[in-house]
Amino acid sequence: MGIFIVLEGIDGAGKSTQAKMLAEWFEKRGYEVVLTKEPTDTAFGKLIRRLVLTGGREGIIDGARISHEAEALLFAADRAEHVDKLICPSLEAGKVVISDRYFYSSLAYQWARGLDLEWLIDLNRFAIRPDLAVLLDLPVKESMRRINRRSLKSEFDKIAVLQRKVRENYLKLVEMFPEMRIVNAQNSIEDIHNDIVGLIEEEILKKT
Ligand SMILES: Nc1ncnc2c1ncn2[C@@H]1O[C@H](COP(=O)(O)OP(=O)(O)O)[C@@H](O)[C@H]1O
Ligand SMILES: Cc1cn([C@H]2C[C@H](O)[C@@H](COP(=O)(O)OP(=O)(O)O)O2)c(=O)[nH]c1=O
Repeated sequence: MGIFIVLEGIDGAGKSTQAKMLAEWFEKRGYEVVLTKEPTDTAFGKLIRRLVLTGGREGIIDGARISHEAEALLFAADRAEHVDKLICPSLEAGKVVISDRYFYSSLAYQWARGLDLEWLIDLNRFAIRPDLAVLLDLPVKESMRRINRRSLKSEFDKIAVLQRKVRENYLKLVEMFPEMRIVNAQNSIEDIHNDIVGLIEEEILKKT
């Protein structure tokens, strides 16, 4: 079996930056790496982008055009295909899979939308647990500064409220899922990378 690592955090926390660096770190050490993300680039991911994320990241804030339940089901369907077609086969082939977002995103975001957490956990029961899920934790103010959204002040405030709720939810999830670990995402890109590598060495490589 391979190694399955997930990166989580609010928008702009540095997930994609760190996912790329981590993939290179493993590749340099001779591992075969699959770098992936959710929502995926498959037909389901495209549907999500069309129905849920219309208008970019802001689109999801201002009331999706579909119900929050339908939104949760679409993310779960995209994930089911992701697990079945890419994640499991890659792990079975002994590869390292690094995913930028996974079911913890559904718990943090769709819970923030008012859906029931237990229902969301049940809905995502098929999603195999990763060896490690790193939460890149960052104050919302800093993440918004990094993304530098060019939105109206009223929209900006609405986004910040949701992001704050999502951040709080992620921190609650860390108490519930033992595979989750927090990394302070306020540090430099290099320091964060070293923290993640430290966790991987401690939690995964030493045990295999
Ligand atoms: N540790 C960091 N310090 C300062 N800026 C960062 C850091 N990590 C990433 N960034 C920048 O912040 C922005 C968002 O990073 P990104 O990796 O795309 O976040 P995410 O994938 O979580 O949305 C990018 O412009 C990136 O270059
Ligand atoms: C995977 C996932 C993402 N999301 C949200 C988080 C982000 O705000 C948004 C899009 O993800 P994001 O990582 O921003 O993708 P991209 O940069 O390719 O558009 O979807 C959920 O609400 N639930 C989920 O299950």
